[in-house]
Amino acid sequence: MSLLRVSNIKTYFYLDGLELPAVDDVSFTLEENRTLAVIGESGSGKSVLVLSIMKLVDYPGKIIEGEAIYDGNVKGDLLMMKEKQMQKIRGNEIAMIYQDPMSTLNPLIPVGKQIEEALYIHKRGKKQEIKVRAMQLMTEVGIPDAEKRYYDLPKQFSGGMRQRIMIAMAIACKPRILIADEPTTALDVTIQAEILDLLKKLQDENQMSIILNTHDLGVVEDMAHDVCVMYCGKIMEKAPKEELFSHPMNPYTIGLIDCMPGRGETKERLNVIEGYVPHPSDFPKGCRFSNRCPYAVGKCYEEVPDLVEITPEHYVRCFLVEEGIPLIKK
Ligand SMILES: Nc1ncnc2c1ncn2[C@@H]1O[C@H](COP(=O)(O)OP(=O)(O)OP(=O)(O)O)[C@@H](O)[C@H]1O
Repeated sequence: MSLLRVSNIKTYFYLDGLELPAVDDVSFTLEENRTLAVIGESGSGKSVLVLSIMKLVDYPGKIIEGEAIYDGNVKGDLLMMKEKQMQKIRGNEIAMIYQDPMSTLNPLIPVGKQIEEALYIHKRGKKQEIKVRAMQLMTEVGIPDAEKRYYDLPKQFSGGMRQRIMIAMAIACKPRILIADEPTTALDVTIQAEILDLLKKLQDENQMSIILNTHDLGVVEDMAHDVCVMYCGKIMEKAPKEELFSHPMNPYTIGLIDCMPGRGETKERLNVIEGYVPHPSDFPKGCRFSNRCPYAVGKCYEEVPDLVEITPEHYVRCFLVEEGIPLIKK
């Protein structure tokens, strides 16, 4: 059953008299105990999308349309909830971890106390019990010597260990959904792998669903069950992971996969997608990828293609794919 069904979310920013569509008509479903990866270059709208689901978009941003139905009709539409209701959901049922643990951890408070705090906010309990649980959580996320390290400050931990502490805080109340926004981007590769393994272990143990934002297809390959490829606020392609990697169809996805080490045509050096993600004030008129797309034809520059189901469960936004026209580089 779908745990979260997001339909047609639009989150726009209003700046200098401009309307900037950071997330533009995004829909997806998150299934129970599965990981949905949202992949795209920096600026494609991944963070604004998950902040929208958590109702944490601040002025000058505004969610102008959409639904995020959590737990079928049991809990209802997150986007319609009052702030008080959302406070009960955040942390308790849907928790979030970020790229930079230091943005969440208080540098002046021992980490054990901060985990206790996460437990106190949502679950009442005896002081000693909460302390024991906080230590258990430290051990669960792989912090050795929890009893001793409990009193250490965040600065006494490495980046990877700080991320483990953040994860301990996030899973403290056994959330049903964990949103991980670029959780390993700031870490070096070996530590990255350890954190991803930890997330997989916790998913198995706690039956969590995960939304994982990343710009790294290697991380997607390792972690995801389902994938949404995002570009300029829109989903360009959506499919189960194996299908996406074996039959990528949208030129943007093909470009991203070509850039992965060990893939693509050029073996001597890594491929790149020419150009950069445009700012929302400067999106091209037709398909948002048209000005970087090596296959674009006339219509691509004029009209925005729809996201169309090409094969079962495999959705693609591209006129050429939709019309069965072979992709031939210009
Ligand atoms: N507070 C804000 N005010 C104005 N524009 C914003 C704000 N936050 C985000 N945006 C814009 O929304 C768009 C999407 O940004 P977002 O941070 O979601 O991208 P992203 O894919 O998560 O990239 P990154 O990984 O770099 O965070 C960008 O064009 C960004 O400039």
